[in-house]
This record gives sequence, structure tokens and C-alpha cells, in this order.
Amino acid sequence: MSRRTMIVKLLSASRALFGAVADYSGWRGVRAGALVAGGAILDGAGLLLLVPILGVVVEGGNGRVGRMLAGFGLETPVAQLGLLVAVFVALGMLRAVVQFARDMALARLQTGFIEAERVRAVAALARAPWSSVAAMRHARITNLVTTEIQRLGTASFFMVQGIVSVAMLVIQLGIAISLAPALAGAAIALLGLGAILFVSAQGRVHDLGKGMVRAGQALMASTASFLAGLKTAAAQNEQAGFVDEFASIQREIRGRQLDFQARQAGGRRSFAILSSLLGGMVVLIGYGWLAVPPAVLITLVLIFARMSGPALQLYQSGQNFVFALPAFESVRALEAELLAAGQKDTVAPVPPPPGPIVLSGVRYLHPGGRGLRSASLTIAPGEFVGIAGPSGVGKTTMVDLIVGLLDPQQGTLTVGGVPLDPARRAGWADAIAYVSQEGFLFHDTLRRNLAWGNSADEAEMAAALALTGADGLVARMEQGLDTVVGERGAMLSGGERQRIGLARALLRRPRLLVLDEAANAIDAAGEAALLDRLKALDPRPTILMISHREESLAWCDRVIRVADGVAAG
Ligand SMILES: Nc1ncnc2c1ncn2[C@@H]1O[C@H](COP(=O)(O)OP(=O)(O)OP(=O)(O)O)[C@@H](O)[C@H]1O
Repeated sequence: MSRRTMIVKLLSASRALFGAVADYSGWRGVRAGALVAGGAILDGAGLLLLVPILGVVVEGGNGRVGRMLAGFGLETPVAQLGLLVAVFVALGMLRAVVQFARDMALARLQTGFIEAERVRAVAALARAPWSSVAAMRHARITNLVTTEIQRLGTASFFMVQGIVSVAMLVIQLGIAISLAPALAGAAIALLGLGAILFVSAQGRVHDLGKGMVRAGQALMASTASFLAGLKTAAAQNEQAGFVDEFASIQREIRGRQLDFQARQAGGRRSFAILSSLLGGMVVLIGYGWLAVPPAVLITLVLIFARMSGPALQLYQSGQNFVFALPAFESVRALEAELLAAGQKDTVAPVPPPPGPIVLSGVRYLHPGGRGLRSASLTIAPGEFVGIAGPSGVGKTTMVDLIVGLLDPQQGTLTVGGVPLDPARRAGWADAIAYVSQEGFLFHDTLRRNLAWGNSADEAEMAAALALTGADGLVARMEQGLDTVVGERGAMLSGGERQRIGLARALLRRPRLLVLDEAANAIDAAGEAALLDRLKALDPRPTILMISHREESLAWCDRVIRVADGVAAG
């Protein structure tokens, strides 16, 4: 990429981040901006006041300032100094108060901005169609929503720091110009040179930042697969492979961080050299060549010394900003991807009328062309329907269409005689309990796991556990429902996990219960007893059960057999 293209890209990304912060801040941003300007002006006013103070100190009461103050009745240098110092202290105190308010306002904006960005990204994720989320790498999403949004907060912080530094520098330069235009001109030229050098080095910093995003995602993915495969790895003594991969990503991250730190440290070194040169130049040229009066000369030296703080901060903020900018670009790219896939409307849910589920010529093919080619069937309310067929013929795809996770690409799907518009789709989802083969337990107590997605009380929980045959398990546990089940229910057996997942589903009192190989880890006798109790439920929800076991399918009222993407019944 040419330097020009790189600068244009950086500027447009910075403008986008600036726009996002401004959109979020609104009037609070204007207030914070006013506080930034106020802090800088008060700082400058304090500096400017040094001229008369030093004037009185150096020239006694006989200088221009002394004579002017004598006109107001302050005859002695001590009285004159007393007044000037009192004003100086008052200004200093006011500056401290304004800068405190400024820092708090900026901190509130920054933390609020991070929170808003995180909610925005998660909302876009929650409203994206399932098909697009299913294709995404989870590590990418987790990394963006946690680490990268935090880095985006850092970028916005450094952007604001940069603005504060610019405000301070402008005021300080303004004062320097008013005191000694030629010297200030030289300082501006030096700053301009620094800015050119700075911008030309930012392409590499931006690349480093992009690399950090990639490495962060790789680290997250490696950790996730390490944890997911830990048991298998431990059983096969394969942990070393995971550790090696982890270590190599860590090395990459460390390398980038060191590279960035070297750039920051190099910048500080150049600044230290440049500011000593500038200080020496001011004294020599000001005293020897331009014959600047001593009070003005000392004030100028103080101003230039003071300027090195904001100038260094501007340099470092700029570098940190560019380093963190790719985080903003990645978060917005994820959002754009989710938005492009279409967002579900947030509407008040309307339950579809009672009646059958009817599929007529429904088709859904996944990317790659596999899926459900055609399904035409009717399922009556309360029916217990088995769905069978070899692996990969489209059973899960059909069920995902029925529950509304996927939209038919062709054909129609109605519930109670009406097609699923967004409001009815939301109402339909409220009436569904879905149990997948893997189940879904989180690292918490049984009680909290059972209470997810329903408002059941303890008695209802006990009844559901009895129905799914998990009551004995809970009775055996020392802490009963308060037992923590481990990550994804790791402290339970596969069959126990499935029984708990089923109990939770029943607690929703669903209109449609979907069991996608949801009891395949339970022993045959246990499953038979469970299906018998499910079949006897009164009132009974419509039950769709995908299963590969013929003895399980024998409990169903009827079985729809899917073959090569085609289903009828
Ligand atoms: N998100 C996806 N992207 C691409 N292809 C997919 C996707 N989901 C499923 N498929 C493909 O679509 C076909 C049908 O998948 P589906 O999960 O519906 O099969 P299934 O009958 O439920 O299989 P199983 O009995 O093994 O669970 C498979 O060949 C599968 O590889």
C-alpha cells in the first residue's frame, strides 16, 4: 500500500471513530469540549501571569508592570507581588477544579462509549439470522466483544487525550507568539517537522495493531479449542500440542507488543533530545540575538518546557490511537457483516393461532448446496411425531425451519393457518422448547440451570425432574438443587445432562417440544420410561423427535422419514 493510500485509510478510520464518539456524546461531548478548552485557557493564563510576576521580581517595582500597579496604589514590590501571586494562585485553583471536571466528564464519556459499543455489537449479534451466526467463528465474536471493544475504548481515550494536548499546545503557542514571534515560529517549525515524521511512521503501527487483533482472535480460539478438547487431549496425552500452539501465539503477541513499546520509547528519546535542543536554542537566540527581556525569556523557557508535556502526550496518544484503531475497524466490520445478513425486527410477539404446522414445498439449502430440498407435511397439535433418516439428509434443517431459526427459501410454512411474520415468529419462539443433542448447561447451580427461560417454582421443578427421571440424581446430591454442575455440565454424566435439559424444556410448558437426539445418551430402558411419561402428558405439547433409534421412534404416533433432502407426511 502506498504511503498516500495508507494515510487516506488512517484518516477515514479516525474520522469514523471520531464520528462514532461524537454521535454517542452529543451535548455531553460539547460540555466536555468546553471543559477541555477552559482547562487549556486557564493553564495559559497562569503561564502568561508569570511575565508580570517575574518582571516585578527581576526589575523590582521600577519596571513597566511595577509602574502600572503603582498607579493602582500598590507602591512596594512586595504589595505588587502579593496581588499578582494571589491572582496566580486563584487561577491555579480554578484550573485544578476545571481540569478535574474535565477529566471526570471525559472518563464518563469513554466508559459510556465502550458500554454502548458493546451493547450495540451484542444486539446486532442477537438480532442476526441464525444461519449467519452459525457460520461465524465464536472466538472472533468473543474476542471482539471483550478484548477489542476494550481496546476501542483505549483508542477513544487516546483520541480525547490528543485533543486535550492539542488544545494546550495551541494556547501555549499562542502565548509564545505574543511574547516572541520569531522564537515561537521556530518552535512551530520543529513541531511541524515532528508531525511529518510521526505520520510517515504510522503505517507500521497500524499494521502492528491489525496483527494484535488477529493474534488476539487466535489466542481466544486456541484457548477455546484447548478447553473443548482437554479431556480427549488428556486421555491421549496430546496436551503438549495445545501448549505449543498457545506458546507460539503468545510469542507473536509479545513480539508485536515489544515492537510497539520500542516505537514509544524511541519517541520519548527523540523528544528528550529535541526539547533540550529547543531549550538551548531559546536561551541562546533569545538572549544573544533577539535581546528578549529577562522576564520574557524566563517565561518563554518555562512555556517551552511546559509544552514538551502536551507535545509528548500528543505523540504518544497518536501512536496508541493508531495502534488501537484496528480494534474499532474490526468491531465495525463484524457489525456490518451482521447487518448485511439482515436483522430480525424487535417486535411485540404475537402467538400464532392454535392449529397445525403445515409445510408445503419448503426448501432450504445451506451454502454448499446441502440441506432440505423439499418438505411437504402437516403436524397436528398434540401429535408426537418422530423424524428419522440417515445422517446429513436434512432432519435438523427441517426442524430449524419449523421453529423459525431458518426462513424457507421456497414454499410456505404456516402455523394455525398463518405464515410466520416477524411478530408471529417471535410469538411462536416463545411457545417452543428446543432440546439439542449437546444440551446447554452453564457453570452454575442446577436450580439456575433449570430456571433459564421459564418462571417455574420449586414444586414445578421437582415435578419436571421426576418426569425426566432426574429426581433421584438431585436427591443423591448433598446440595440438591444448589449443586454447581461445572462448565457445560461437566460434573454430570451425558445421560444426566440430557435429563436436566429435558426437565428445563418442560418447565416452559411449550406448545411445541423439539427433541433433536435429545435422549440418545440415556440408557434404552431409561429412555423408554421417559418417552412413556412424555407421551402421557396431559395436555400434551406437539412433540417432534429426531432419533436414529427405531425402538425410540416406536413411541411416536407416526414417523416422518427424510431421504436425501426430501420429507413428506
Ligand atoms: N450451516 C451449514 N452450512 C453448510 N452446510 C450445512 C450447514 N448445516 C448443515 N449443513 C449440511 O446440510 C446437510 C443437512 O444437515 P442436517 O444437520 O440437517 O442433517 P441431519 O439429517 O440432521 O444429520 P444428523 O442426523 O447427522 O444430525 C448436511 O450435509 C450438512 O453438512
